[in-house]
Formats: sequence, structure tokens, C-alpha cells
Amino acid sequence: MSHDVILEAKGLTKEFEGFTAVNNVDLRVRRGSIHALIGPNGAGKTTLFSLLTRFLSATRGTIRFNGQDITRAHPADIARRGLVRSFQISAVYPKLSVLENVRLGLQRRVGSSFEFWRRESSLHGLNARAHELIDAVGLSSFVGHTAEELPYGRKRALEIAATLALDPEMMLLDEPTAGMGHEDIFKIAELIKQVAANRTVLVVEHNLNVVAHLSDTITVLQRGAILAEGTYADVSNNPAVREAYMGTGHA
Ligand SMILES: Nc1ncnc2c1ncn2[C@@H]1O[C@H](COP(=O)(O)OP(=O)(O)OP(=O)(O)O)[C@@H](O)[C@H]1O
Repeated sequence: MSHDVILEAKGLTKEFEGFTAVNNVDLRVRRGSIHALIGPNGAGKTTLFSLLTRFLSATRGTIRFNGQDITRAHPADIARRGLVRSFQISAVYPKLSVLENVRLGLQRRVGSSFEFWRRESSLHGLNARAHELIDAVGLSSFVGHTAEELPYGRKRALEIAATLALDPEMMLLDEPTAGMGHEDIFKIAELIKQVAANRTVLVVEHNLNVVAHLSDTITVLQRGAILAEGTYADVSNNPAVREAYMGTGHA
């Protein structure tokens, strides 16, 4: 595994009672890149994410992260190694406020989240950074709201802020702009670009404008297998990809 490749899956396969949702996928994600995973509904994108973060066990295949075999690692161990999925929201608690949720993520990163005896004053030291992250995802006017009170799009923004608070080496974002209005989509896309400056991002995204804007590399899945891979120009000019997208409303 080359040093440039942070995450590598080989022959990854997931069968559900005879149905193959992910079929012999070889995926290499370059360190520092934004890599998008696209494909029609049911192509296996979410299943692939779940395999990579070990929310699901693969039927076959191997996964290496930073050169180490994580094929059988526990999901929490994978997160600790720096591979964090955005909705892995042990990071978002519905009854806690936006500020508390993001601050908790920051505390986890410094390894103090379970030190409940820590003085309230020490928490305030984290507030400035928490407010920065909250501001960056456009949630400043929702600071005191509980996570469960937020509208859907804002909740997704909070998930991203909470994930960023953990400062992962690699982030897996599962449809980060889903359910968002046009303005929020643009803000989130910019934010992803900004945070990707010093980390690796693998993103499942349906909005092809966002994909075109963000991605260094795009992998197109169809029926669980890789149909094409390359830059946006490469894949969007690929006849097989055009065919796969016809009639899906995403073209
Ligand atoms: N637990 C499961 N049991 C049986 N089949 C499943 C299970 N999870 C997913 N599948 C099937 O696997 C296929 C791939 O699903 P997946 O959700 O990974 O696709 P996707 O590309 O993420 O789709 P979408 O874009 O609609 O989110 C689908 O046909 C789905 O019905």
C-alpha cells in the first residue's frame, strides 16, 4: 500500500441473503483528497460506507487504513484510529444543545469527555473553538437549541460540526447536503472544501453540482460494483455512467 493511499479496500463484498449489495469493490482513497462516491439509488454506496467503518461486516474482502488491516476492527477502534463517519453520532445527542454537542466532540478529542468532575470553568475554554465550528456550519443562531429541535438540514450541519470537533484524519460524509436548501448546500460544500485542506474526505453525494465542485476523484457504483472512476470530467463523459444515470433524475 503506497503511502499516498490512506484507505484501501480490496475485493470488498457484502451479500444479504443471496443479494449482493457490494460486489468485489477495489477502492483506493488518496491521502488528502476529496473522493466522492456516486451512483443511482440502491447502487450500494451506503452499504460500502458501512463496510468501511465496520458498521457492517464484509462477506469477503479486506480493508486497510493507514497501512493497517482494519477488516475485523471494532467500529469504535476505527474511529479512534481517525476514520470517522459523519453520522457516527455518538457525536450528536438529541437532548443536548448545539453548543454542548460540539463542545463534547472537542472534549473527546482532548480525551476528557468522561471526566465529568471537571470544573465548569474548564469547559468554557472550549467554547471559543465550539463557536467557531458552529459559525462555520451556519448554526450561530441555533446555539442554544437542542439537536432534536433542529430542522433536518440544520441537523446535518450539526453532525458535520460535531464530526469536525473530533478532528478526524479522514471523514466519511454520508449525503451531507441531503434535505438542505440551495443556500445551505453551497455553504456546506464550501465548508467541506475548507476542512478537507488538511484531511481526507470520502463523501456520498447525490447532488452532482456539489460533486463536481468538490471532488478530486469520483467512483461511480452501479449494482454494487464499480462502473467508472476518475475526475468529474472523466466520469461525466463516460457513456456507461450517462446510461446508468438516465431516468434517475440526477443527471
Ligand atoms: N440490511 C439489508 N438487507 C437486505 N438488503 C439490503 C440491506 N441493506 C441494503 N440492502 C440492499 O442493498 C442495496 C444497496 O443499498 P444501499 O443503501 O447501499 O444503496 P445506496 O447506493 O446507498 O442507495 P441510496 O442512494 O438510495 O441511498 C439495495 O438494493 C438495498 O435494498
